[in-house]
Amino acid sequence: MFSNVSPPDESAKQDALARQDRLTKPAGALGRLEELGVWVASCQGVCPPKPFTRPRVVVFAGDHGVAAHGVSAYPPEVTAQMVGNFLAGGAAVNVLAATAGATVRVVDMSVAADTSAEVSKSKVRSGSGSIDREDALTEDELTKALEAGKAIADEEVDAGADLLVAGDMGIGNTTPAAVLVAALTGAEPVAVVGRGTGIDDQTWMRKTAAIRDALRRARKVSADPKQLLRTAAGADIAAMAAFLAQAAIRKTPVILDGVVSGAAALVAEELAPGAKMWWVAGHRSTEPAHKLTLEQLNLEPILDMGMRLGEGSGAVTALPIVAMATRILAEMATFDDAGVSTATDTADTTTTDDAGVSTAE
Ligand SMILES: Cc1cc2ncn([C@H]3O[C@H](COP(=O)(O)O)[C@@H](O)[C@H]3O)c2cc1C
Ligand SMILES: O=C(O)c1cccnc1
Repeated sequence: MFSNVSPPDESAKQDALARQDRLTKPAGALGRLEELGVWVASCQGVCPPKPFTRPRVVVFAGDHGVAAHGVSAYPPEVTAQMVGNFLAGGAAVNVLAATAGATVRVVDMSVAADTSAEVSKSKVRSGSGSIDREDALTEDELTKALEAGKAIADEEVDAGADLLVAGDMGIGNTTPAAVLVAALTGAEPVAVVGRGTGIDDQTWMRKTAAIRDALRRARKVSADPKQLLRTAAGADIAAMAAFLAQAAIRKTPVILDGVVSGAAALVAEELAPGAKMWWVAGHRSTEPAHKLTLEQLNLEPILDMGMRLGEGSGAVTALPIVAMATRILAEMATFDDAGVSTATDTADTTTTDDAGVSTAE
């Protein structure tokens, strides 16, 4: 289903590294901005890199049966209500995206209510199974969800998207995210359970038990990424994993978001090994499972702002930094262009005294 992932372009990377050293700044002085610019150039296969023209967020919405068993601070109907809010432009990710120059699309993969025809074209079912006691999806539903995620990535890239973000919306979805992370990192339920939407201690205990029960089922299939999604994810997270894998196959850079996007990314890296070369981590969410995810993927988050929302919000908040890194590498003057002396020129303007210590003139 997924073809091989090619790595980002090595010669563009080498050109970018060399260009960073010719820009009018002390070598390395822009720190991680330099590294991000090099990454963008290598993803684009060209140096100088081009500023992003169509950064695109796709929010994958879906309900989770486990939400009926007291694992969230909010009721499941919020999922469908928030789909309306995304369409109206009132959600956090809409505002952040508008500020950062990105656009937002929402897709209903498995919301437990009817949504408009515009967003429900790829809908697989009404709410995924309650993973603590049953499979999230049937084989057929899994295939449909994976095909949809892949097709959505293709559609977006074909429509000109030059940077992608996968956002999540689904009450209860930090429970399957935690289960996926535990299944793929070997962590215990208490190490992955988080406060999600802000749950109290009673809810935390129920959530931890639900994660434990789901993990008992998930561990049996953890070596098979598709079966893991079918057993313990849901149509939304399965589609997100396929989207992230296909973005890499289509050589399109991705900014990852928080724990749900991260859990999907962990599975996507199994579906399409090497996909992570096309991703950067936008932020580190406060969810404990997200820290484990970033360690496993060996990704250093750009931001660490105490965010815990999902929707793609953390990724979009990091987008201006990635855009700045790109334009720095593309638009800064070189020492040659600006007639600024380079570090090696200082040898001409220093003298050495008897003790051999350099002094400035
Ligand atoms: C109004 C509202 C907007 C949201 N936007 C994202 N989430 C986030 O919180 C939920 C996951 O947390 P848990 O597993 O604790 O339910 C998901 O819907 C996720 O997208 C929201 C949650 C709420 C309540
Ligand atoms: O890290 C996330 O993406 C997250 C955290 C809490 C609730 N929803 C999403």
